[in-house]
Amino acid sequence: MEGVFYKSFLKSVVEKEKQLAILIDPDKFAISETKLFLKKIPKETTHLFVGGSTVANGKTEESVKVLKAVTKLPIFLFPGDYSQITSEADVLLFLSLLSGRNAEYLIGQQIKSISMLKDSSLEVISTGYILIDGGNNSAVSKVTGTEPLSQENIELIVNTALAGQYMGAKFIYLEAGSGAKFPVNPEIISEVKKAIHIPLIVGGGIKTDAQKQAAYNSGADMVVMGTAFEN
Ligand SMILES: CC(C)=CCC/C(C)=C/CC/C(C)=C/CC/C(C)=C/COP(=O)(O)OP(=O)(O)O
Ligand SMILES: O=P(O)(O)OC[C@@H](O)CO
Ligand SMILES: [Mg+2]
Repeated sequence: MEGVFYKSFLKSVVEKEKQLAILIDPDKFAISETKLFLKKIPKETTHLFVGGSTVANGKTEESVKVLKAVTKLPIFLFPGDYSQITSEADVLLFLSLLSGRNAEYLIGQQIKSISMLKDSSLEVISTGYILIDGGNNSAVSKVTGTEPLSQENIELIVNTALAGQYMGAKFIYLEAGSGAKFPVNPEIISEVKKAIHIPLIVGGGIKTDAQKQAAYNSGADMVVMGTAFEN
């Protein structure tokens, strides 16, 4: 069963309306400056993502509550672990780290999250999460103890994305890591986009308008920007 947020995303893909998510890391987010922050982000922003590779307990819920009170933008949880789940958000990106071989991030965290999801109205969207080398040691790599896929190995990246799709993922997320030196290469985006039939999210190291446009032009349906809008 597809929920309203996923349906609306699919509609935007059909209508070729590119989506822009701004990532809020609750640990770095100044709650007292929420309104200022929302003024500062691009007016074409379509979604807010909230999450971090590690977040202090309760900070996610606190941030989401404040955001909900002042914006109508849909709020998607993008959690580094199950403790970041809160029913105050709209959607949970149910990530599985397909690039790695750490069972904890393939299925362990997901099982631990179930008790928190039973009574929640969150729309849960299965997301194949693929970490790609962005030129520096990313927080995701450190936290999960996994290596990113090399940007040279396009076939492996495409096959990983397709395996995710066959396993039932509703999104593929190509991630170069927060604060990556270089984002996912346009050629990789375009090869993955050609292979899959589910929406494609791309993030990590995208700081300029040109990089964002390059990602869209090569087939990203959504771009995620975080560091560029952090203080
Ligand atoms: C579905 C559930 C319950 C959990 C998912 C658990 C998985 C598989 C997580 C994937 C691996 C992971 C640690 C993702 C974190 C994604 C994220 C929000 C990255 C942003 O990292 P920052 O914390 O901003 O990094 P910096 O500190 O470098 O800025
Ligand atoms: O912080 P940046 O580099 O924009 O990365 C965003 C996001 O894809 C990280 O998980
Ligand atoms: Mg960050």
